[in-house]
Amino acid sequence: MGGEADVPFYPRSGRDRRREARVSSRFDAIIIGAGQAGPPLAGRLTKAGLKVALVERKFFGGTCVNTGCIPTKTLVASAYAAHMARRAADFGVMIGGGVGVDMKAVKARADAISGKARAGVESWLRGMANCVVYQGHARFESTREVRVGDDLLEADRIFINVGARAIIPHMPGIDRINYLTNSSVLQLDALPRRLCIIGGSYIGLEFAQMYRRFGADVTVVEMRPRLIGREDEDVSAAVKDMLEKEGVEIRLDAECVSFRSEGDVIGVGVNCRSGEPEISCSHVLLAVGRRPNTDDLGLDRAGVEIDERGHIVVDDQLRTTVPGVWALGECNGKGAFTHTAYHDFEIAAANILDGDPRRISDRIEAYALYVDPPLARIGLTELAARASGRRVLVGERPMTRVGRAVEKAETTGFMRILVDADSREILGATILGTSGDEAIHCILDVMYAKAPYTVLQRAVHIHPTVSELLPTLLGELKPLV
Ligand SMILES: Cc1cc2nc3c(=O)[nH]c(=O)nc-3n(C[C@H](O)[C@H](O)[C@H](O)COP(=O)(O)OP(=O)(O)OC[C@H]3O[C@@H](n4cnc5c(N)ncnc54)[C@H](O)[C@@H]3O)c2cc1C
Ligand SMILES: NC(=O)c1ccc[n+]([C@@H]2O[C@H](COP(=O)([O-])OP(=O)(O)OC[C@H]3O[C@@H](n4cnc5c(N)ncnc54)[C@H](O)[C@@H]3O)[C@@H](O)[C@H]2O)c1
Repeated sequence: MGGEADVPFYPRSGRDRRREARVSSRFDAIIIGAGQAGPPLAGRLTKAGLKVALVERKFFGGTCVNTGCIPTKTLVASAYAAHMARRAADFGVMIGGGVGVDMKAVKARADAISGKARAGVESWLRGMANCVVYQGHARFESTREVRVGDDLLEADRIFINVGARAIIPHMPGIDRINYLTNSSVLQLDALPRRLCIIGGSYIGLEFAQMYRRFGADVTVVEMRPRLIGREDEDVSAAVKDMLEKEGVEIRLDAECVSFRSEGDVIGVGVNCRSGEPEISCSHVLLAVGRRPNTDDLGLDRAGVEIDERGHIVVDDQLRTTVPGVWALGECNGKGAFTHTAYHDFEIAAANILDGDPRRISDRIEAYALYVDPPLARIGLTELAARASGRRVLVGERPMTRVGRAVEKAETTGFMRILVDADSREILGATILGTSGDEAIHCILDVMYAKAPYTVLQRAVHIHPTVSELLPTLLGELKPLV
């Protein structure tokens, strides 16, 4: 068990190494990392006639494909199926006997979907004309040189897309237990008796609900006074309530977590203000944040500056402090999502190949937390809107008053839209509710268009959808007090 760094690199044969030792190659561009930005950038650069070296040390497709979005959302789908099967009688559907979950089959499904995506990225890159794929760990030797094993690659343009990995915090006793991370938890093919998750944010909450639905006892331990601390307080409270109703135990204010191992039982000391001081569990999942993979890249040899959290310092167009070197995706600290990494690819390609000065600051913050129902968020929170000093209008509606949600018997959550009273532009929105991750894009696109909210208010949406209530919501705006 342990972090992503523990996964072995692909082995290379001795003959490969001897052959590679003789070759030191010059390219037009080097891309380090085959995550969400590197491969499509290789596609654009090679199509433009550039000779590209792409270096990947582990799995093609990076975090999203192998240990992030794709396997987790596949598991979330299995957990949803189990949940709906248990609720079948609510819909008049009778299932004989109890609902069982075959964890081996659940894992096999996630492995197959993730494996297909990984193989797709790898075969695309290997078949790409003008692209040479190197498998191994890349390290800068100078501003223009990157070493991969015995190979020394040179180029005037170097793109860093190395992503991030799970933080393993210094907690008392952590070195004496077998903990899981987002990578190793995916290897489980049996249900943990009791899973204790440290960290109550994206990774922690998705796994918490999923494993609860698979049938495990689950406790989430969060050091802050509330879950998902970046969100508005009522959003945190609604998500907590929804998880607790499904039987997830939540322990907040856990300022000093410690571990103790006794046979196959792990005691997690939680030092919370209320509740038992120790939780006894079979498995511990660490979900306390991610750190960029920049500590073993030789960035000092290239003179590329990093910040205090290890993120590579970039300007609005992804240029690092060294001319000819760019940093894309999670390693630059400007976004920790697949869509932001892909957007970085688009920015780099537009600037370098199209003469189009696209920028990170064009991006509107947008993401979803895949608990069920999902939490979709764009732009400002209510707290941030208040703090902005603008005159703000707000429209809100519980999902109990959304026809589609009622018909589906999925009425948890609410929708909220914030509007600037003077410019009439939409400032932000939250949809915690069924299909919220899709419906929120109506609002996001109006924000990108910089159109007044009345454009959306007057649009005629399809009935019966969650989106059809967005114009209604905008017709009921009130001052934010
Ligand atoms: C459990 C989990 C669930 C997630 N779910 C979502 C979601 O639903 N939606 C969403 O938008 N985001 C989600 N994310 C976040 C998303 O996966 C990442 O933000 C995204 O994959 C980052 O892409 P990237 O291209 O920056 O880096 P990565 O995808 O991490 O790719 C970096 C690549 O670089 C390679 N590499 C690193 N160092 C070197 C080196 N020195 N030499 C050679 N190769 C190197 C790595 O092996 C890796 O393949 C999730 C993350 C996790 C952990
Ligand atoms: N749906 C998605 O888009 C999705 C899903 C999963 C992950 N991700 C990405 O992965 C990143 C990392 O997610 P994450 O949930 O690991 O990190 P996070 O930074 O979002 O949250 C970490 C949580 O752990 C808590 N924590 C930190 N140290 C702790 C300690 N010692 N004891 C108890 N609690 C502690 C923090 O207060 C915080 O709530 C996210 O920023 C996100 O971008 C995205």
